[in-house]
Amino acid sequence: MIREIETTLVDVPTIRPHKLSVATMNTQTLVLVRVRCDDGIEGWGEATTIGGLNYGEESPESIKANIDAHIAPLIMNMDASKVALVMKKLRKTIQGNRFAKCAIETALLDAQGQRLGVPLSELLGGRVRDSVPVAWTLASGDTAKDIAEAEAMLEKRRHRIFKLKIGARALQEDVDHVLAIKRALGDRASVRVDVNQAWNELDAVRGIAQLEAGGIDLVEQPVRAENRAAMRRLAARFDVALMADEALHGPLDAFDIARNHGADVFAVKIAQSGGLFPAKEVATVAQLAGIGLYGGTMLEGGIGTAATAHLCATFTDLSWDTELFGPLLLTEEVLEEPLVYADFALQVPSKPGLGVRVDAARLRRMRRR
Ligand SMILES: O=C(O)C[C@H]1C=CC(=O)O1
Ligand SMILES: [Mn+2]
Repeated sequence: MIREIETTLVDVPTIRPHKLSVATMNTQTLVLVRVRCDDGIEGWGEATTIGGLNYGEESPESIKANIDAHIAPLIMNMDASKVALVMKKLRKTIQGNRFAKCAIETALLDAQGQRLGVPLSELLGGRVRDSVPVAWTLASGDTAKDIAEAEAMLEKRRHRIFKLKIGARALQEDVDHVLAIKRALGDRASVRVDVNQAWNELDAVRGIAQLEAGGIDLVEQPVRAENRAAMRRLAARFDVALMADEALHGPLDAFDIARNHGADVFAVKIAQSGGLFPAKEVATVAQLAGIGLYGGTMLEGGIGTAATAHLCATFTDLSWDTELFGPLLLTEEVLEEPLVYADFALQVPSKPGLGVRVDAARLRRMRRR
């Protein structure tokens, strides 16, 4: 039985300012959920988002408030081993709140995996790989600094895929910045951009034409999420891969975008999808439609990152890799043993459940009071 659900906010400084078109992050607020069951097992989940309300419509504080006041009482004392039944009740009764639902589902599956002695990836269909390639986001805002950061990552064999956050500055300034980085790195790295919805369609046409000619491999969410018609026209117009991110809020969006040829690649995000199983459905729709898969992040810490890694480990085709670097952007670790990054990839934990252990003492010290 579910006996206790505890939600914790943890403010963690980032290793450097992280500049997106929608916000500059100097701290990340982790939203962590612990579910205690009466068989003594506890599971963890994460509902971390980006930039308060700058990125999405759920804030860390609203996620915590809604779990504490509405979600926890609804599912308290339900059979913790019947994860699908608990989630059915939650999804039927509570509208929206995809991040909160994801954290609860993750925690229940973490507990269930421990109960059954299997890693989470096995509960999600079974893993076909033990590690996932990981991109790094260059987002200092300074071209020379970004190049130096990329060189250091290549040298350390930590990343050879770089995503550049653009859209905050004038179009040509952004394009020149990206192309300078691509010229410096050449064929040693895959360079991609994320515009985070900042361009109108005409900007996008002008920007993408230059990025494509300059050897950029992928353009993520160049226009507003709602502007699906523009995404469709851009996908048809250009050869460079176009990825949907903010436009994807779960399986129904995935189905609609796939049906209308509105993207070449999907950024699969577990919280944005409303949980691990809905995210798996997003991926299934993509695969059925011939759309490529990419494991996305909301810059979560070790718990959410491990959860996504388990899911991505089940995709037969993960042709666009992942960006599961969240913990590496943070100055403090919440896990007892940090996740292992080596040879340009993240190792998917292999112990039961999420396969990670939270450092409870450190969390007590770090949590927001
Ligand atoms: O993809 C996003 O829009 C959000 C996020 C992922 C990596 C990063 O730097 O920001
Ligand atoms: Mn994105």
